[in-house]
Amino acid sequence: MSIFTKRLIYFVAPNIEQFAEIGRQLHFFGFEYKAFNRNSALLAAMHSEKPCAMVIDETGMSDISTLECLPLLKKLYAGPLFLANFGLGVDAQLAFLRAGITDFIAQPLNLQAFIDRIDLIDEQDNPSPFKVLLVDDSDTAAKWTASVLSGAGMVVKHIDNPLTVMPYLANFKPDILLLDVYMPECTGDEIAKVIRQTPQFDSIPIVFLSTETHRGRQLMARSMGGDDFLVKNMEPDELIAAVTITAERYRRIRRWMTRDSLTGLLNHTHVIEALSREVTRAHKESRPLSYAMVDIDFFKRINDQYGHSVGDRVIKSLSRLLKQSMPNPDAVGRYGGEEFALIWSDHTLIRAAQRTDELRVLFQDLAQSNADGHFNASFSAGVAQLKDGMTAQQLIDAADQALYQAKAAGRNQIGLSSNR
Ligand SMILES: Nc1nc2c(ncn2[C@@H]2O[C@H](COP(=O)(O)OP(=O)(O)OP(=O)(O)O)[C@@H](O)[C@H]2O)c(=O)[nH]1
Repeated sequence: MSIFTKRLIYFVAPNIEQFAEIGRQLHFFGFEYKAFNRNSALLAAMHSEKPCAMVIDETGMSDISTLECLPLLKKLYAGPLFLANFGLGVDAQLAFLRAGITDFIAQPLNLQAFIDRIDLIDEQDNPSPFKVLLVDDSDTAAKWTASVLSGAGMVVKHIDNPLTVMPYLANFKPDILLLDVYMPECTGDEIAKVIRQTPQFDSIPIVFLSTETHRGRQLMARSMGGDDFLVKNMEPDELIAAVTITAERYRRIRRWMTRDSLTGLLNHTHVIEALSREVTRAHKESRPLSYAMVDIDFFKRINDQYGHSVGDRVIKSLSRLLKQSMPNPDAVGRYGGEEFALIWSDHTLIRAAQRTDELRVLFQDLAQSNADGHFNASFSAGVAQLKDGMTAQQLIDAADQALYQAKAAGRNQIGLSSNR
């Protein structure tokens, strides 16, 4: 069974062979591909299975032009519709936009550019709902706040005891924390101060909810680590707007702080943090945990031969492949320049090595494009399994050692840690 989650893309052209290679390549990135050269077949397929994106050649299909087929097609399909073209004037672009084309893409299609566009549309169209952690000892007030925010599509978790907040912050990973100010166990500003002692939670905004309207008291609460102060029983629309604005802003900040800008993967610091959390969990729950260090082979040579921007694209193609394949996107990070970290939770050494090797085979088969055509790249990896008493750093060192052996043994292979 494939390890990828499939997403479907339709290609439409008089000669579907023109998209055969890109379809094959898309498969590596978790996309399923279907091609059509006749309108009837396309419309029939549209009735049974809608794609996440469509690419239509500017000339249409063998039996109909693009402008002729669009009116009916648009009744069946509302997703992104790319027009693959060799260059169009403004008039022609306007005509296609008015007929329902949503995006233009240059022919011949550049795989990386195309996937970047789909990823972007995907992110904009499907932002994950905001997660709100609500701490309030009043059940009635909490129910009202939760129902307003859930009604706006947010995921709300309510706890009534502020002293239990820490594990919820760690496990529920809220986008925003709403804290009541007056609670029997401690006040909201006291617990905010405690939360702000843990750097891991720095990027979670804390908003106080209170009937308190005294300005001095509000400012004091903010000085204790809160980010905003909302008066309880405000209008539902105002509450939704205030929570959305703050959660959105912090989501952007968090992304910037934790993600690598080239690949969107967890950066060095945060992948180590994620591994440390998994190490603690694995020890506590006696579960297996493995870690793989992946390094692109002869990467300096790729840069030297084809240029730095082609090198960057190779890095992006590998990062996307890894992101698609890991059960959890936060289980993969960019450890350094051309080095990646894979956290194989609940995997023994052998299983993690097998799965890393599946990725190695896919990556070596991936056509990397340069100005003159295509070439192939490969990676080596070292895999290690967590042993009793081992720290995250010791696990990283063991994987690094195994990677070194894989490189020394000829590259494009997986090394297993001897630390068994
Ligand atoms: N294009 C590009 N190159 C990078 C980036 N980060 C690091 N590099 C380059 O990656 C290269 C890594 O080279 P080396 O560490 O010598 O290893 P290698 O050539 O991959 O050889 P082996 O690992 O031994 O197979 C260096 O030339 C770095 O300049 C990046 O973000 N983009």
